[in-house]
Amino acid sequence: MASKPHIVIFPFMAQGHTMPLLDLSKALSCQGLKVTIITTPSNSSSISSYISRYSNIHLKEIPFPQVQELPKGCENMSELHSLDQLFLFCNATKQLQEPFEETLRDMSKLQDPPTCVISDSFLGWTNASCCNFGIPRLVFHGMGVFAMAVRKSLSIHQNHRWMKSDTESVDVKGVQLCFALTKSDLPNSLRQMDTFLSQFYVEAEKSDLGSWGVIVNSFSELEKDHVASLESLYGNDTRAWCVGPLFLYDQMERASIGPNGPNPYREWTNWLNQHEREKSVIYVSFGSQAYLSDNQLNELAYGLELSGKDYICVVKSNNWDPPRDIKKGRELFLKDWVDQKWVLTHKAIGGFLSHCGWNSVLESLSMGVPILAWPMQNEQHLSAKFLVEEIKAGLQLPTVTRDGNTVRREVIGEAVKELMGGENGKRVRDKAIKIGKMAKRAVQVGGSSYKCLNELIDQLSHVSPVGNGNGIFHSVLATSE
Ligand SMILES: O=c1ccn([C@@H]2O[C@H](COP(=O)(O)OP(=O)(O)O[C@H]3O[C@H](CO)[C@@H](O)[C@H](O)[C@H]3O)[C@@H](O)[C@H]2O)c(=O)[nH]1
Repeated sequence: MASKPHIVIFPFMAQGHTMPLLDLSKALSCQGLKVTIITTPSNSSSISSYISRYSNIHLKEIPFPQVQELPKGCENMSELHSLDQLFLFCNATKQLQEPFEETLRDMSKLQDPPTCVISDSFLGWTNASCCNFGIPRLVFHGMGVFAMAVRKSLSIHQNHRWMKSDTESVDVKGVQLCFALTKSDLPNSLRQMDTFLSQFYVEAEKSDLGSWGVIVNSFSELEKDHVASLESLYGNDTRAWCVGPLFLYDQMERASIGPNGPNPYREWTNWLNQHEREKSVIYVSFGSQAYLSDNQLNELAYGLELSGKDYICVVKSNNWDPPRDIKKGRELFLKDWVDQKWVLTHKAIGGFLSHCGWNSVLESLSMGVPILAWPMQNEQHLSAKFLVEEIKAGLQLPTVTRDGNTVRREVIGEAVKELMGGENGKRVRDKAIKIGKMAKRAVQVGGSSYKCLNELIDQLSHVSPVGNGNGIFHSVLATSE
């Protein structure tokens, strides 16, 4: 008889990777499933407060290895001194394999042993652990289907490898493109294959291919043409489960808690509340990892001023302050963590100047807010192209290059004006509003992502973990017919 699955979730320790998996945990728990999240001690308190209302979500801590070259006590990417330490950090996470397997062994003795593991693509070694234990692993990538399909195709076929020019079009086998992609649109990890970090990604990609399925934080209406491409690149009938936008499950919960829940209102809410005109403010933020030089921040501040629009700008640089001659009254600069999802729901917000991290793209579109794309690193150039050229829900900030040249204030000013008040801005806003409606429908009962999540649960309900006496168990995957 089918039983309720017990899902183990193992997020990578970085904001943009962890949050969607916590939202997925909540969504699974709302369907009556038991979820165990594995994390390290210093990440556990913020996770535990995020899931505190859910009695069937449990936390298991495993110790993070001490690595001398990393900042003392560092267990999260946000604690790195610079992205140059990223490889050391990623590499350190491989040492979590032993405690992870010990935890699986302990859990195998439970009455309800784990049915499957959902782990981040950066934790590629979890696939080998899952194979040893006979549990299916589902891999989670923080990015969208299109970016994932391009990455996957190029890492399999290597078509870009011998291209000399950055401006030449790349042939991306197995992925339908309605615009030209050049080598300069590709993530550095694909462009420079000989770094330690690229090698780390290559290893993770290999394990990725052996996964039983892929969890995708997107919804089929948004990326439908690319879902089949991604699945065929994985091969072996691997399914891409589009269950997003995952944050909307949490947003619905927050809305249902209402005024008696934790109060999200802060300084910025009061500031936004003073703006009675709808869609009159642009929100500016570059996620949790991007770094802008002081010179670029100055250009940004002057550019926003030149635009003549009101703006709320989140700056992750403790040493930078806005230039003194910026006129007061139209701006709000913030250095603290801002609850971005709430900012984007405010009726005064009419645009988002964003680095196009996938979470930001999804959050903005789901709220019907068009994006001015300023991609910086990772797969962000791919997502920006998809956003601007394919789904046409954003505009590209001109003169942005992969090497991070300084974008001048006049360029920023003009582009912000166009997004907020120009003809092109209106066109992409209308599209964003349409997509926002589709996104919300997707996660509601009967919507595409909701159905997909339930099909996944149904399939997992037919996994039968069987202990073999050594604390090791074998799962039998059967189809649900
Ligand atoms: O002040 C802030 C800043 C960020 N956020 C949230 O933090 C997340 C940021 O995620 P994202 O927009 O994806 O940016 P990054 O943090 O840069 O994300 C990394 O992870 C993403 C998912 O894998 C990739 O798409 C990006 O390229 C990679 O840089 C979002 O949920 C934001 O709402 C806040 O709430 N407040």
